[in-house]
Amino acid sequence: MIPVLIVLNAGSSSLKFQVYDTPDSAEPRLVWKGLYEGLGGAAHFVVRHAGGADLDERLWTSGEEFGHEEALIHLISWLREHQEGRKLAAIGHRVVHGGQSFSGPVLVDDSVVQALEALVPLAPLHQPHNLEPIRIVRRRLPGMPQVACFDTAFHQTQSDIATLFALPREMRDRGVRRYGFHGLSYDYISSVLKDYGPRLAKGRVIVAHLGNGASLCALNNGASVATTMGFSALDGLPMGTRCGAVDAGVIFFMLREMRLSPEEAESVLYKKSGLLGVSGISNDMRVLRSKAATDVNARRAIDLFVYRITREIGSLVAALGGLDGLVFTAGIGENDAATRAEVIKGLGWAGLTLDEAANHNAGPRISLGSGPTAWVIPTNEELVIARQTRGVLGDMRSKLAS
Ligand SMILES: Nc1ncnc2c1ncn2[C@@H]1O[C@H](COP(=O)(O)OP(=O)(O)O)[C@@H](O)[C@H]1O
Ligand SMILES: CC(=O)OP(=O)(O)O
Ligand SMILES: [Mg+2]
Repeated sequence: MIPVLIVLNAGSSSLKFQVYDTPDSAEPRLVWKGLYEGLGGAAHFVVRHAGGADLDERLWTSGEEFGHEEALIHLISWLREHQEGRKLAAIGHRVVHGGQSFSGPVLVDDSVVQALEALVPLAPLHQPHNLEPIRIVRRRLPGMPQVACFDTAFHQTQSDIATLFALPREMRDRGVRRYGFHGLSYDYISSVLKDYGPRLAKGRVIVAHLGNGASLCALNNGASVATTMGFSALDGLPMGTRCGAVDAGVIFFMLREMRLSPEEAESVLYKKSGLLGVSGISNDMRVLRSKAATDVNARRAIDLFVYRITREIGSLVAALGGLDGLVFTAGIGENDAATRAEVIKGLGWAGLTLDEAANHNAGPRISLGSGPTAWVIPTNEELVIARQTRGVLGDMRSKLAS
């Protein structure tokens, strides 16, 4: 029997999964990947082979009760039907916030679940959904080893100063500090830089993770030295629906003058801002690009996004003391050539020159000349979760329950 592990990345209405063979100490090997979307409504399940070919699909009607729990039960039984010669040995989870306690991946037990629940207020858009499948598996498959892998952990290498807010000391003691996120993605990019050039792996590199959530990370010799997200996943760049950095005074104005409740203010900042809030149209870059030529608000949302990315890159170049490479990744970074071009055009002062043709073809190298290089590198957060899960558990064969 080949031991397999499932990697889960749970969102509010979706559950993304990947299934990996982990026969020995070699790199985990992707077998299937898929997702459930529309959970709680009309759910949809799709699964593909590692190479991308469709394998199976199913739709549920909105009348059927089909949420995260039903999705997980369905996935386990789907696996049993298709897993010939394989057996489920463990589950690895993406958990956005690891707080002060977790500096690396951890085997889940009662006390870990409790500690992770205490972090829900710091990542209200993500953490409750990340924890739900962990609880379901504990209830439905007791004894199944589960490993929590954190978006915050990769940033542990940052200096004390880089993580400090200029707030009273007792607040730091309560855990009010910059943590940083998207660490699973940055870990992956850091691990593959050597395949793109030795100067990158050892050098000063800024990674732009531009998806629905967006942040930048400054890497020196592959380790995180600074990042744009802070205490929560709200800080830094504008995102699909999140505001990014705003003056804290705005929040008092919302509470006092606009008389919003804390929950209403939170909902504005997390769910109604960013590309969606500025454009009034959509959080999706594809939609905004299709309207940008004719709709002034779509154009402004994109312009602000690009302007903030370019400015924050300048800040991270200062934190690094120079720049050897810039990497674009995640949904927008990997697919939107126009955003990459606009950002690079704003960075001529840093010595970057766009290679238009290469950018059109998604690189991987999209810069010309002998200055810093720019790249498109697809991220793979799930592979990092698979690596970390196996790293925590050791020999996977011993995890196969009889
Ligand atoms: N072909 C594309 N062109 C431009 N933007 C795209 C394209 N595909 C995806 N995107 C953008 O990427 C976003 C999703 O990014 P992704 O990294 O998958 O986010 P998440 O993992 O947070 O759901 C979409 O909301 C959209 O803005
Ligand atoms: C931390 C974070 O913002 O994650 P996502 O991009 O998946 O929303
Ligand atoms: Mg993402």
